[in-house]
Amino acid sequence: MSQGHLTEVRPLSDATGGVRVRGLRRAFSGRVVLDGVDLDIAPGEFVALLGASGSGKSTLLRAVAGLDTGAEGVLDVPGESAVVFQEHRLLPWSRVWRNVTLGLTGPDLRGRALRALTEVGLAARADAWPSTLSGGESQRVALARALVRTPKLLLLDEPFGALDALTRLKAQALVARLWTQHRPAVLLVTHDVEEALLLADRALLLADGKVADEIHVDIPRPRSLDHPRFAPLRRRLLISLGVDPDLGHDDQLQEFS
Ligand SMILES: Nc1ncnc2c1ncn2[C@@H]1O[C@H](COP(=O)(O)OP(=O)(O)OP(=O)(O)O)[C@@H](O)[C@H]1O
Repeated sequence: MSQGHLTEVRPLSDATGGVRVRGLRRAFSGRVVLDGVDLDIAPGEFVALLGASGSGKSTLLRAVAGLDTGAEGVLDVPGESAVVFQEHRLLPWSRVWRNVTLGLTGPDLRGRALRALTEVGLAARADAWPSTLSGGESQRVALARALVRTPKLLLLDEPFGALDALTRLKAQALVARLWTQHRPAVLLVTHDVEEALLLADRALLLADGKVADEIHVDIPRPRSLDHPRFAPLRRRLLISLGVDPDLGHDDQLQEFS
């Protein structure tokens, strides 16, 4: 089976820092997953990507990250991007601070790691081994590892998917604060409608291999779940996802997955 390739990948100038995707296609063994995706993310914009399981969200994120050589299309992405995955991917044999600066060179790597760890509230754990961290702490280290690279584009693939509800809320608040301070462009893959509404400027729905719907999240920041715009936007997103908005939360999750 012959696989396609990215026909064009051009790093945008550093001044731009946005994303432009045109006609992105990806098939696995002849099965088309992405069928001509167009996507723009403005510099400093926070975009959430939702869609049913298997709709191609991670495939799209991996292509934007430059991790998938089998996709076809036009991709303009900033030179500096960083990815945080659902699983933290820390090296168990390296201390926390070394994990943060993994692959970096230059002076004062420990100082840079400590500054990034301070931003996620974990400077005190700089010399710990990853195995001694909780799930939420590990994800915060993964965030620090992204931050230390001062990315213009931050790609988040369900980074809080494995966390319990309370830890997840705290991690979302942390990302909201870090984004406000550093203002990278963000593409966040999530299953969580509330997470999208708490964090993103726009929520995109991926269906049938394309961006099928787009919702502008016009809730002022800092955001809270009790803002009056929240409920109607949540309803709108759930309907777009094909989930009955009047079902209970657990039923919605079942229907969604
Ligand atoms: N390397 C691969 N080889 C073969 N098929 C793949 C590969 N990667 C993804 N797929 C298929 O592409 C489809 C989309 O997968 P992808 O992980 O992008 O979906 P997703 O929307 O992120 O799903 P989920 O929400 O369940 O994580 C799935 O059917 C998956 O099996």
